[in-house]
Amino acid sequence: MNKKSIRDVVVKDKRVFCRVDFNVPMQEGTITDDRRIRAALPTIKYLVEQGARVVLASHLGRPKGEVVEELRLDQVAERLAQLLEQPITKLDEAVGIEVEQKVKNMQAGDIVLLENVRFYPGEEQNDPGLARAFANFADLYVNDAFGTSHRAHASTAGIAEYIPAVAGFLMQRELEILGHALANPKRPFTAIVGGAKVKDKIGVIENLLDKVDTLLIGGGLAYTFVHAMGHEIGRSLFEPDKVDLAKKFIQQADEKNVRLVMPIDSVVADEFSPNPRTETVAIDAIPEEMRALDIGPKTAKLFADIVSSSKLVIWNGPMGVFEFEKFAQGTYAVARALAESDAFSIVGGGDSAAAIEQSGLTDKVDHISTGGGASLELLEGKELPGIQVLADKEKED
Ligand SMILES: Nc1ncnc2c1ncn2[C@@H]1O[C@H](COP(=O)(O)OP(=O)(O)O)[C@@H](O)[C@H]1O
Ligand SMILES: O=C(OP(=O)(O)O)[C@H](O)COP(=O)(O)O
Repeated sequence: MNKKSIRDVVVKDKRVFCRVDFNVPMQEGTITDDRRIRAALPTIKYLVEQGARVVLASHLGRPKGEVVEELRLDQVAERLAQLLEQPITKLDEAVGIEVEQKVKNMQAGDIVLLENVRFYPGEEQNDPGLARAFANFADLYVNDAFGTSHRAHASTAGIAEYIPAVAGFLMQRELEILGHALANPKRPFTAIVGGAKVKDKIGVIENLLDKVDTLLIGGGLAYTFVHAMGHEIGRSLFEPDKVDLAKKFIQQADEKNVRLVMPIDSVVADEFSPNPRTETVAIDAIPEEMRALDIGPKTAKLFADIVSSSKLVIWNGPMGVFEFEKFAQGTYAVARALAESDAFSIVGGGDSAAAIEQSGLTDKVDHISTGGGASLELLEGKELPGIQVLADKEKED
């Protein structure tokens, strides 16, 4: 990695603003997978051991610039303190006089966790005022939030305008592993894209078509494509604004000789709940009043066969609503295929990592990345804003 890390600078006695990605999956107020918190521990422990004063900042969910009570970071703070076996101070704000006072009074080795930075509209707008307010707390900016490094926000990019910026250990590790796998990809190279962030993920597909041999589309993302192919999709997840783009990608895949594979069947349900009435139907036979919540068994087999003949697989986004057992089978089938294949396998994303954990196959995957969208954008060949702002290592003569 050509970026400076926390090992390349003096952190002792420094006030460090450390951006982490504690955007963990939650269900009914409980953290269902704490991998992203555990992944940041080496950086936090190192900073504490070196005698820094550590101010942690993260987002949780998408509160869109407003305070959303369920998206406060109290649960996260509790879990972090347990994992660190050290008390931490959780604040109810991320900026302001009280925060400044608390940070000013910190001793070497203390840890403060700020409130969800996305409660402030300036965060996603990358507002210089907010970025400067964050920078005022600290002498050094450490970005360890790989999963959010594709966002140009005040706490991921803007802050680096004002104070020196370096990478944390998680960021460093992600860039090394992903960089190595993607520099000279083994072939056949397959990407699997699913999940629910349709608007975000559809945008990456154009560039993926220049990188991969095969692109499998599942999860909620698939139905905008299925609609673009002229089929009825009932009440399935759908982005009407993206239909033309989906049509364009289907055509481009053909021109570029990329195998673009869509579901051929789906498990549909009469409502979005753990135990609705379900049916398995062909992709061109989704009933009007039903919604597709998982890929069907024929698609699962098709995807599994493609995975087993690949040499490199990068997967982001579950194949169905895996949080409900009834719709987890497609995701499990693809996870099993990945576990059994010889391919170098990378699974990225908060929910995708949780799904792999739930399938019990975590140890069989070569790399579980903390970033879904971030790893896809890295794969596209983009320079990610949260990485671009970090100081470069001096070139050796
Ligand atoms: N067919 C579908 N319809 C609705 N939601 C879906 C569907 N398939 C998957 N999902 C949802 O996608 C979510 C994860 O999407 P996303 O955030 O894009 O993945 P990741 O966090 O791994 O990047 C899960 O909560 C899952 O329930
Ligand atoms: O969960 C995240 O991304 P991911 O779902 O692509 O893994 C990151 O925390 C970024 O969140 P965002 O997509 O709301 O900016």
